[in-house]
Amino acid sequence: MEEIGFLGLGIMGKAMSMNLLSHGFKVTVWNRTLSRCDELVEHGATIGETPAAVIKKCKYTIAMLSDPAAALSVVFDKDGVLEQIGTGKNYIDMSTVDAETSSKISEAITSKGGCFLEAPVSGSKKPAEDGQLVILAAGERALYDAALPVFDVLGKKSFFLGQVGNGAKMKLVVNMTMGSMMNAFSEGIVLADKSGLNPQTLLDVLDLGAIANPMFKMKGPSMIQGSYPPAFPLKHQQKDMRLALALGDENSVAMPVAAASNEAFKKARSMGLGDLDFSAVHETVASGKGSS
Ligand SMILES: NC(=O)C1=CN([C@@H]2O[C@H](COP(=O)(O)OP(=O)(O)OC[C@H]3O[C@@H](n4cnc5c(N)ncnc54)[C@H](OP(=O)(O)O)[C@@H]3O)[C@@H](O)[C@H]2O)C=CC1
Ligand SMILES: O=CCCC(=O)O
Repeated sequence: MEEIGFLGLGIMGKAMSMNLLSHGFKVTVWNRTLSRCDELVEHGATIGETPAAVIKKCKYTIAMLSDPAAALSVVFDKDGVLEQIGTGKNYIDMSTVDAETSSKISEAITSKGGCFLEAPVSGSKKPAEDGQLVILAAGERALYDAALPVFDVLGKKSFFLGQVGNGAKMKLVVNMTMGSMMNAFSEGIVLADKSGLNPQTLLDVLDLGAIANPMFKMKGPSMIQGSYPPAFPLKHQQKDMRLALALGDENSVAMPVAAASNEAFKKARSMGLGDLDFSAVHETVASGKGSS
């Protein structure tokens, strides 16, 4: 595949573009805060001064941006993607957004002759560094097929889910489930502690039973220490809960567990924890400052 453009060098975008560079791809990067490009340049990337400049240079451009507002801004605003998109240009948005946002972007790009694929991912900072993401793609099938060599570097498995919106929806369902699990886990750790049990022993017990999972195993020890180095920022998890609840509204699906979890993430944001890892929702229980 030719040179890849990459828009958005946050926790995920940096790890993913670094991974592409180390696998021999030529990469042109852009980030709103341009200084965040420096480390990538040290590893061989080229800078594009604007999203439009990246699209102009590259046949394939990937975006990994924080939320719907960011994803829309990078496409529609001045110096944005739309200014240079057209026939022969391909845009792959891997940000976690809702189906409506993704569809708006898709329509704008395809109406100018470009190709669009949404491809949000499951997996966090470490899987992004290790090329172990799970890719949830939907949109233009031919672009999916062309992008597989890139997806094979970034991920351990790619799914093609059909029409635009299906990737976004699948991602929101996954993260809604994950966010609810994180809240139940936090309550379990605090309940064990306050009941006079050793929380570390709880982790050992959980790890041997039917609900053993990599998230509990990886996050549990640092949660017990009250340490939440950001891999998946809590503000993004709350955004995903909010978007998943809206999807539930659209489909008349009652989600009381997700709704309560969203309140806990909102509480955590109000406590100033939004930039920490989403496991910091534990503090809303541990500190006794729950959502009531
Ligand atoms: N971290 C994780 O574990 C995972 C995250 N995701 C999803 O991936 C996406 C990125 O996440 P992550 O890397 O963690 O997030 P970060 O907060 O680390 O990075 C966000 C990126 O979006 C950019 N950005 C934010 N607002 C704007 C804007 N208005 N215009 C242009 N650029 C903007 C930021 O630029 P700047 O540097 O200038 O602020 C930065 O490059 C999110 O949608 C998230 O939900 C998906 C799977 C896992
Ligand atoms: O969107 C973030 C997902 C984080 C993860 O899958 O561990």
